[in-house]
Amino acid sequence: MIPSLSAGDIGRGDRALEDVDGAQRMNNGGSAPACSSRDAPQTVVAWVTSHRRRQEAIVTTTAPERPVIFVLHGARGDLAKRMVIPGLAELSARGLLPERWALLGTGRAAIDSADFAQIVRSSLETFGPADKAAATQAADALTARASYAQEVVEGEPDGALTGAVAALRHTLATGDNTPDDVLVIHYLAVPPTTFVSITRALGEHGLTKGSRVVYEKPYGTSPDSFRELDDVVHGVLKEEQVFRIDHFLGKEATQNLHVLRFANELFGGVWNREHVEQVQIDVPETLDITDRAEFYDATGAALDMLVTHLFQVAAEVAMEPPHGLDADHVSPAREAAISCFRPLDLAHDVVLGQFDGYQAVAGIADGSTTDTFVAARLWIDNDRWRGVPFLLRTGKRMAVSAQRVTLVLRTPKELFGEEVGPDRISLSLSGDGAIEITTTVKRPGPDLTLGTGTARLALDDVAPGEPLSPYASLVHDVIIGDRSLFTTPAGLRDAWRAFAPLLGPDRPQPLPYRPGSWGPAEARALAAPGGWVLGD
Ligand SMILES: NC(=O)C1=CN([C@@H]2O[C@H](COP(=O)(O)OP(=O)(O)OC[C@H]3O[C@@H](n4cnc5c(N)ncnc54)[C@H](OP(=O)(O)O)[C@@H]3O)[C@@H](O)[C@H]2O)C=CC1
Ligand SMILES: O=C1O[C@H](COP(=O)(O)O)[C@@H](O)[C@H](O)[C@H]1O
Repeated sequence: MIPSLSAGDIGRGDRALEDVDGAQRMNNGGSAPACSSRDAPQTVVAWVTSHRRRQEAIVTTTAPERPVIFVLHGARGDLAKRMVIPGLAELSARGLLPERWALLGTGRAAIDSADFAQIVRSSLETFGPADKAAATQAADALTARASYAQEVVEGEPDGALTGAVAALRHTLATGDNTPDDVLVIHYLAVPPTTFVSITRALGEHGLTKGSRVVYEKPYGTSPDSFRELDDVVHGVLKEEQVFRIDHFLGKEATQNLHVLRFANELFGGVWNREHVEQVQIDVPETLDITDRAEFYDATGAALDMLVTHLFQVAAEVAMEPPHGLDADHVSPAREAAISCFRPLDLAHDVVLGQFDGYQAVAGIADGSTTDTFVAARLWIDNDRWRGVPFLLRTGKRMAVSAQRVTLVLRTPKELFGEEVGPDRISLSLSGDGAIEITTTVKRPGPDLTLGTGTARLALDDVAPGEPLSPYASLVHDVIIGDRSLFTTPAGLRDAWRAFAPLLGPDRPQPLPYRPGSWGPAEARALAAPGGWVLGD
């Protein structure tokens, strides 16, 4: 059966041709004006070439040669145990650490190296390799190199940490390396409120010399504290020494956003407002906050996840093709997208929530108004995305745990008199990542009726290759000095500008929601007409 075309279809066909042309122009950077002069478009071909070069570099990666002292600040904390220590163990098992390296735990607590070794061991038993023997092997490998020294404090005399770093520099520097050649990486796995004082202390005690410093997120907690922190940081460190981490940028699937789009015209061609109706970046979590109640109550979902991970992923989706894959090109392209984020419109585009029972959790202040849920409609004011809502949602104690980026594509709505189903490109960011394409197809059988099908590619099925967890991947980048997946002051300044309304007097009251639900019902309207793809 060959359907006849109606006048409307012909009109759509013509527009579709224009769309392809328009999309190509956008992909080639021809018609997507910048919100800032940092926009850095390039051609798909140039991008593919530079991507191939980076892939070759990764495939041939051997252990870095320069000796490393990895100073883990907040070594007893949640992040250290759940992510950073397992990430180091992964790099060690994969042979991606230098032959000569040491792990130096630090913090306020007066514990000794044996206590710290026990922390490392129990971290790997719980969060390390699933295989017990592999976990023991990883713990043996790390504890053999681990020691602990108490943190230096601003305004106080040199502490144990200064001496421990100096001693390790000498121990690790043999052969061609002098003590000064040893790279010291300070990883600040501590609450963001402590970044300023620890940075000052590192400067005062001479610990910034020849070092790289990794700052966890959020980098600042408001536009003002961001500026203050950045001034303090630049007072003691050069920008190339600073690595502001956002581990969502290190996820395999997030990195695949580049490849999927810039290396494949099938996707690159539709990556614009002509073809995309909505973008959804949805990170519901079943997770509770009981283990980190104090930190969480002072932070909340919007600061913990929205201005950080969800904004960065939105920028990854939205950015123009960069000229190359190095930090000098990727970061400016990502930042140019952030510079086009419109400040959040609290009256129409933001819903905050707090799960029932939150205030009864030990460590949560009575009458706390901290948000455990946030849904926001973000607008990106440039030619590529004007009019396309970026729907961002995340929360604790929700119905499911998922991390999904979905481009909801425009469809003709009706074909052969039948309703056309959804058309979506989506990436699952959790675990090793996956790409899913949902599209309208012919339903099998004698009649020409329409159905919906989904094709799924698990990224760890792509051979040859073995995925790296985000923390392992980003720590490796710090060691080799690759800053392309780290945030920069310019991008963060614009992120804070767009987020600032949520810190002002008009911040909405969090609405109650039932644990195990999809958050307050009021968040549904943000995703109209189609609703949230993952649920409710
Ligand atoms: N936990 C997670 O899942 C994730 C956390 N992050 C980020 O990592 C950082 C750390 O988070 P998390 O580990 O959960 O936090 P924790 O509350 O577990 O704190 C980590 C460590 O910081 C030290 N610390 C706490 N308060 C102070 C202080 N006032 N001065 C100096 N040191 C202090 C403590 O060590 P000691 O008592 O030994 O000094 C503590 O163990 C935060 O910036 C967070 O946003 C990022 C991604 C995920
Ligand atoms: O940074 C954070 O991220 C985790 C979620 O990330 P995942 O990739 O480790 O699942 C979130 O639970 C936490 O609240 C936040 O601080």
